[in-house]
Amino acid sequence: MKEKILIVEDQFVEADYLQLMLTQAGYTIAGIARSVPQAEQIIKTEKPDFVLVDIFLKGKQTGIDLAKQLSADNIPFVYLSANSNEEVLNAAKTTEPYGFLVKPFREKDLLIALEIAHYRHKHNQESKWQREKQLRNDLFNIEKEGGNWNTKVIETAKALQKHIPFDCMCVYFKPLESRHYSGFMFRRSGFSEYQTIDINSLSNISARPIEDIKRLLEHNPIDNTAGWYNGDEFKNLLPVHPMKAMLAKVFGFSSNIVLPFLTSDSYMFSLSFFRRSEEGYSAEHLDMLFRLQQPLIAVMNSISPNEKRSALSIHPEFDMLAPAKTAGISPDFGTIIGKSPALLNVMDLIGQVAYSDTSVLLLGESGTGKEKIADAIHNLSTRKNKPFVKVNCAALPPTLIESELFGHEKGAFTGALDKRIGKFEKADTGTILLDEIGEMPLELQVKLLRVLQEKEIERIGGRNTLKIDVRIIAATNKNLEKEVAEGRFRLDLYYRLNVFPIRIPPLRERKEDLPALAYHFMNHYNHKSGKKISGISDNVLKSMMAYDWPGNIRELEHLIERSVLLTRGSVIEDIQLPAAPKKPDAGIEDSYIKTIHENERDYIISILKKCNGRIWGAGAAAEILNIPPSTLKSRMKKLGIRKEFIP
Ligand SMILES: Nc1ncnc2c1ncn2[C@@H]1O[C@H](COP(=O)(O)OP(=O)(O)OP(=O)(O)O)[C@@H](O)[C@H]1O
Repeated sequence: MKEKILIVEDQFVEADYLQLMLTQAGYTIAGIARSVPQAEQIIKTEKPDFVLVDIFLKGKQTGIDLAKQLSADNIPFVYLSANSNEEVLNAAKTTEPYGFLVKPFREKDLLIALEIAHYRHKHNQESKWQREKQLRNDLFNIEKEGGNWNTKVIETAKALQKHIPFDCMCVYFKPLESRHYSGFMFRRSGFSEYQTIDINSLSNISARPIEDIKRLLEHNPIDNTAGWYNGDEFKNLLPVHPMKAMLAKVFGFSSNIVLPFLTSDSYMFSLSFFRRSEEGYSAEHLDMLFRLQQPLIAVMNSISPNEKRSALSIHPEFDMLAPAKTAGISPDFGTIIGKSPALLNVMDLIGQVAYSDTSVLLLGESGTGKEKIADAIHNLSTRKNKPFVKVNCAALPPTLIESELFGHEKGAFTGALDKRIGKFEKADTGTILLDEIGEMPLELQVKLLRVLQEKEIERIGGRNTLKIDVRIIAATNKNLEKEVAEGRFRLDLYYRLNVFPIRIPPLRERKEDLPALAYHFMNHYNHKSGKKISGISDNVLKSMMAYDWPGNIRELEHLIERSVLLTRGSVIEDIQLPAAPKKPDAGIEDSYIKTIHENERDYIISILKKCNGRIWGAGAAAEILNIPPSTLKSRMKKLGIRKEFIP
C-alpha cells in the first residue's frame, strides 16, 4: 500500500487537484490543512507518512515553520511553492526537505518527487539504523573489553563522535548522595585524536589561576536534566553555569547537549557535548542519546566501584584527571591535510558515507579539495579496487558530452568511425565523479536522471540498454539551488543527486589548517625540484593567515610552489601574496620574477579577456591559442582561472 499523505495548502483548487492526482496514483490522503495549526492537529490524529507543504499559508506561520517541526519528528516532507526565489529556497533548505516542487508542476513531476522523497527517506532511515546498530556493538565491546577508566571513557567518546558530533566532551560523575564530583574533559584534536584537558591546561589556556577554576567548578551545578541548547539558548545557560561560560569563552563553543543517567551502583553520570557551531544539536541527537542510555550505563557499570571511588578520592576537589593524548586508528583519508573542526566535520561525513553506495554531492568553491575528497570516498569504499572514472562536465564540448558519457556505436553519427565505450560503462562496478555537474547542459540532465533512476544506459545509436552498477559522486562550485531557481538545473536531478551533500569549507573558514597545508606543499615541491628548504618563517605564516584566499588551496599550492623555486636559503622568508587590486597605471615593472605557470596564467587570462570569456567557437580563446577547448578548460582549472576572473 502506498503512503498516507497530508496536504498542507491554503488554495482550495490546488489542494483538491493534488488530492485527485494522489488518490488516482493510489495514495491515501490523511487530510487537507489550510494552516500550520490545522496541520499539527491532523498530524497528531492521522499520523501521515508524508507531508506536502506549501510555503505561504493562511495565518502567521509558514510552511517553513511547520517543516522545522516535521524534521524534528522525522516526518518526511516535500515543499510546494510558486515562489522559488533564492531567499525562500535558502530558508527552506535549512529544514532539510526531501523534495521541492515549483508550481505549476505536472502530475508526473509530483509523482516522481514523491518517489524520490520515499527513496531518500527509506535510505536515510536504513543507514541511520545500520549506523546505530554498529554503535551499539561498539559500546557493547567497550563494556566487555578490559581497560581502565580513562580508556573506556575515551573509547566511548570515539564511538559516539560520528553520531553526536562534538568538539569537546565532558563526563562528570558523582555518588548520588554526594556533592563532590569528578570529571573528564576531552577535546577533539584530530580525526581519532583526543586530548584530555586537565585543570592545569585549562588554567593555561584560559589564563586564569588554578584556584579560580576550582572555585568555578565548586559553583558549577552538575547537569541533571537532559537537553540540547543551540545559539541563544546556549548563551542563556551561561550565567548559571560558570564552567560552561568559561569553556564557551575559551574554545568558542555555541551549542551543548546533555544526557544525565544513573548507574546500577548509584553513581550519577552526566555526559555533556559541546560544538562551536550555533546549530550543533537537534532533538534527533537527544533521541539517539536516550536510545543509547542502556548501553552507555552498561559501559559505566563495567568500571569497577574501586576505580570510581579512587577517581573521586584522587580528585576530591572537583578536579579533573591527568592529561593524556590518545590517538586511535583513523580511516585512510589519503593525503587530506588538516585537523580544523570544519575539516574534521567533513571527514566525519566521509567516514559515514564512504562505505555505502549512496550518491554523494560535494559542494564547495573552486580549489577547496572536492576532487581530493572524492578520491578519499572511493578509496574508503568497497569499490576501491574497481574503476574510478572522473568526468569534468565543464571541459566537455556540449556536442560530445553525450557520447563521452554514454558511448556510441560505430556510424551512430557523422564522424563516429568506431564504437566508443562511454565513461559510465568504463566506471561499471566502480565509481564515477561528475565534476562541475552544474555545467551539464539541460538536455543531458534528463538523460543523466534516467541513468540514475533506471541504472541502465544506452549508447548513442545503440539498440540495447546496458545495465550498469556505478556509484555517483557529483561535485560543483555552483549554488545549485540558484541554478534550479533560474531554470538552468533540473529540480528532479538536483534532488536525485543531493542524497548526501557534503559542503567543503573554503580555506578562509579553516585557517587553522594553513600551516600544515603550507608545509605539505613545501615538502612536495622540495621533492619535485630537488631543493632542501626546511621551513617557513613566522612572518610569512602570519601574512598567509591574514590573507583571504579567494582561490583556496590551489592558490596556496601555487604560491608555495613559487616560493620554493625562488627561495635561496633554507627558509621561506618571503611570499608574494596577491596585493589588493592593482592600480591601473602602475606602469613600472617591479623586480618580481614570474614563474612559467604565472606567465601562462596571465597569458590565458589576457586572451580570454579579448574574447569576452568565450572558449568555444570561431574567434574564441581556444582557437586563438590553437588548442582544443577541452585542453584549455583543463589548463584553466589547473591554473586556477575562473570565468569570474575575466572582467
Ligand atoms: N585537504 C587537502 N590536503 C592537501 N591537499 C589538498 C587538500 N585539499 C585540496 N588539496 C589540493 O589542492 C588542489 C585543489 O584541490 P581539488 O582539485 O581537489 O579542488 P576542487 O575543489 O576539486 O577544485 P575545482 O572546483 O576547481 O575542480 C589540489 O592540488 C589538491 O591536491
